[in-house]
Amino acid sequence: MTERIDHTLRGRWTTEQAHVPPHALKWLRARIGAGAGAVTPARTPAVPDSALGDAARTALDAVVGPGHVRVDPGSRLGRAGGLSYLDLLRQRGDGDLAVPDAVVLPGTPEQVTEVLETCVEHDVAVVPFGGGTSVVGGVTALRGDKAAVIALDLSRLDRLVSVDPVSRLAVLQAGLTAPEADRLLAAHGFTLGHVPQSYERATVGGFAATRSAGQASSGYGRFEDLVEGVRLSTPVGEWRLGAAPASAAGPDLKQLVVGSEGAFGVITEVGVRLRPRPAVERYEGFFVDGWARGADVVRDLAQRRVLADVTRLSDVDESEVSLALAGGWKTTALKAYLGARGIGQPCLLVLGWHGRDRQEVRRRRRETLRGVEAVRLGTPLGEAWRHGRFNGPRQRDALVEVGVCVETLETAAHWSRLSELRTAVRGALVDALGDGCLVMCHISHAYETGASLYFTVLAARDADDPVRQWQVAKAAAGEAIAGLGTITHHHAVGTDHAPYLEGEVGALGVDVLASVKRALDPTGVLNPGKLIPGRTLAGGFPPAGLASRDDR
Ligand SMILES: Cc1cc2nc3c(=O)[nH]c(=O)nc-3n(C[C@H](O)[C@H](O)[C@H](O)COP(=O)(O)OP(=O)(O)OC[C@H]3O[C@@H](n4cnc5c(N)ncnc54)[C@H](O)[C@@H]3O)c2cc1C
Repeated sequence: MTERIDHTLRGRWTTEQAHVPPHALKWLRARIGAGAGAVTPARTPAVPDSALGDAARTALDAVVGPGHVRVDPGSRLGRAGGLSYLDLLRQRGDGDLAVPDAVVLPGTPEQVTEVLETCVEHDVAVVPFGGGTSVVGGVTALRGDKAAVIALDLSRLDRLVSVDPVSRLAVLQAGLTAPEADRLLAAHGFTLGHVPQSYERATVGGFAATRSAGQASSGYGRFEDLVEGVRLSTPVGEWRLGAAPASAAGPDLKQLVVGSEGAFGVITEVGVRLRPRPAVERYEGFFVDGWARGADVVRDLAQRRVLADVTRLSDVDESEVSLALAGGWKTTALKAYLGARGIGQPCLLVLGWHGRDRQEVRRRRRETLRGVEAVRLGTPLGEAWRHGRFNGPRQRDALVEVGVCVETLETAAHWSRLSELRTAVRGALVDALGDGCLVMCHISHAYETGASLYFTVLAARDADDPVRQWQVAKAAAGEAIAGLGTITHHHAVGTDHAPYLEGEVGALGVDVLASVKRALDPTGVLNPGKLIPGRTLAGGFPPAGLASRDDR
């Protein structure tokens, strides 16, 4: 049975700017030699018959009600994996696509707990599915050693449960997307301030489950900084955490749930810290001379504690591409101008401040810019960045269609090793993909002790084995990162980073995670193959099959 994937089943990027403009394609063709047009047309992936048994289906139906257990091929394909480049290839027919046996849509937290109990009883694996924007295999429908696997679609958990304006807190249900959450909070004068590039589609539960970081995280904090409490459904019952703003009652167990990627339980509600909606936002563009100088500027801002809410430094390649793709900017004239101002290696620095009024923004801007040596291009460049900041995901699908290998990866390190890390990852990617590829990098999350590095890779797609082409490049980057930085600053572990986790947290760290999983999910129904690397530990965990990424 085959059916074309209908992305509307799980939301889509808005269609605005979804195409790659002809001037950008021409530029890309000249730069990396891809996008010439002749590429293998997408093939519709096969949808196997559902392995969900009648008894399990009837029991799930009884929990969530009629129409909320779906086994039609379109619904199942619509939740078959996330949005990594490899996911996009699989959805086009390259490589094996793991399709869930059913999609189950609970309407309340209580139903989520009942669904988990039912799945334990009927030997069914459960993949929590928020916006499905995982780029690390987090929602790949692996069944482990179970008889079947369902995608647990949380989109019906879409309520603002409560607002406490005095404490600046709200409780949001996990299936709310970021725009929906912001719209509901705006009615009370608040915002989350969480703006990842996947803003349009990703959900509150997904943010908490992956320790997400947004573009304004320098000002508002990473998502784990915004989490005041969580409500978690597990196969052994419900767990609520977060009774007070701070506590010395042992280790912070809430942080065990934040980042647990659906492997410990299903987050049904999140208590979030709120900020008043800013009345004024100001974005400006600057150029600094060279990456090393730019990184020094950002470090100084972080260590003086005067970072703008959005602080983003692009390397020379990314700056060039941003300008080339933005059109309107006369890049040759701009380069000449910057050269005359002593900027031979232009690196774009975008700074954005939010505040309750102009005076506040003006004061913060002054504090940030004190002593910063940069050429100021003003608000048009900053606003151009803001206007186009969600275009990447929309255009990525279009680039894949014209034969481009396009993917991102991210890491973070302490300031003293950041440049070494950037050089190592860049070198590994170029070695793996060939000189023609384009590797761009930016810092978008800065801390007093270090920063994240976010790489975007564009290369001509290997027509024979595009899946292996990227796997080889990703493995090379992973090796370059080992010992210098983290395997992931905000994309999480999923299946793709699981093999690297032990290298980062140690064998003992993996044992601790496995013990927590054993306590909360003794039969291993929750998100097989994610977060915890597959290896058999004393005590029999993980169950056979969890270890195998191909065991579907
Ligand atoms: C184009 C693009 C840009 C991106 N930009 C950013 C960015 O700027 N910053 C960033 O942090 N990330 C980014 N991401 C990655 C992704 O959007 C984040 O990981 C996001 O937090 C995932 O949210 P989601 O609702 O889509 O979760 P999903 O993709 O549905 O799930 C992610 C993981 O969390 C689990 N999960 C989901 N919901 C729950 C729940 N309620 N309870 C328990 N487990 C759950 C899933 O099983 C899975 O393991 C980007 C992704 C794309 C495709």
